[in-house]
Amino acid sequence: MTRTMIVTGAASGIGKATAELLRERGDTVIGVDLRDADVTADLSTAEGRASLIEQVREASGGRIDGILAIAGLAAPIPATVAVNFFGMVATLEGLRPLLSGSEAPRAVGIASMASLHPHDDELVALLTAGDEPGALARAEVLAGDPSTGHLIYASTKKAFAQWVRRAAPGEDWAGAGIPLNAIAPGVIVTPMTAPLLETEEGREQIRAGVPMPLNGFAEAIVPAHLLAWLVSEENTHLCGQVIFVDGGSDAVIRGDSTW
Ligand SMILES: NC(=O)c1ccc[n+]([C@@H]2O[C@H](COP(=O)([O-])OP(=O)(O)OC[C@H]3O[C@@H](n4cnc5c(N)ncnc54)[C@H](O)[C@@H]3O)[C@@H](O)[C@H]2O)c1
Repeated sequence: MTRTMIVTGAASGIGKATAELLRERGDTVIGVDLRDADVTADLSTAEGRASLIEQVREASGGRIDGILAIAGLAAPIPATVAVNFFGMVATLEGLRPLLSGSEAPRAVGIASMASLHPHDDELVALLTAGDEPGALARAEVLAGDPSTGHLIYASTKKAFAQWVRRAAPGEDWAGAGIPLNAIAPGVIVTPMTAPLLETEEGREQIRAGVPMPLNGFAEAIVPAHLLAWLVSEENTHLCGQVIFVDGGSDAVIRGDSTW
């Protein structure tokens, strides 16, 4: 039976590569994005998130097999905070009931290698507490100081990784037979990272932190293959993981520690 997959961020980068891969494999894909998608919705607002759920319910007939929450951005504030954490969680939680008719329901979201970078504990706590106004206010403060602005993206990704680890074993996910996971990519070649990869100096800087030889960054199809497997019927047992796709840099940063 054809599986129906919901892919947010489907108009560009990792989401686009994943939607194309799933379609090639025979799945029906409902792509979601701000534009150029089957469903257009703005995940930075409560109204946009509610509209996403309603539109997907209509387009799918109320039954889906997989959720791939990929939409995200690195700037500006407040959209980064609103989409990377609240938009992603709302997509997963809001669409979860539509998985109940599936024989092999699956869900995955995107964190980042940046979850290991310096972050702001207060912002992470506000995010994981679900306090959107508080998190947006904290992000404004961090953005107003040139020495702390870079902590915001890392904080949204750390908070999302924590949310996945906490939610996955619970009744709504593992308890309902739905493996929930996240992937944490290193630098992937997409419009988001284009400015970083523009110069040889930038590319060299990225390669310097990555153990895999000549592999400081990967094409979007690489995380797409992992995402596609995580929502496949083959994945009957991998649940609650945040999997780094980063050429080995996570192993360098974390060593043998766990978190
Ligand atoms: N590219 C990387 O190196 C990298 C590394 C780690 C994690 N990520 C994560 O991967 C995901 C995809 O990033 P990408 O590199 O493919 O970027 P991208 O910019 O190519 O694609 C992101 C997509 O998300 C959509 N989006 C942004 N705001 C939205 C909103 N308010 N509502 C609905 N859709 C919205 C954009 O329109 C775009 O199509 C993001 O969550 C990003 O944080 C990327």
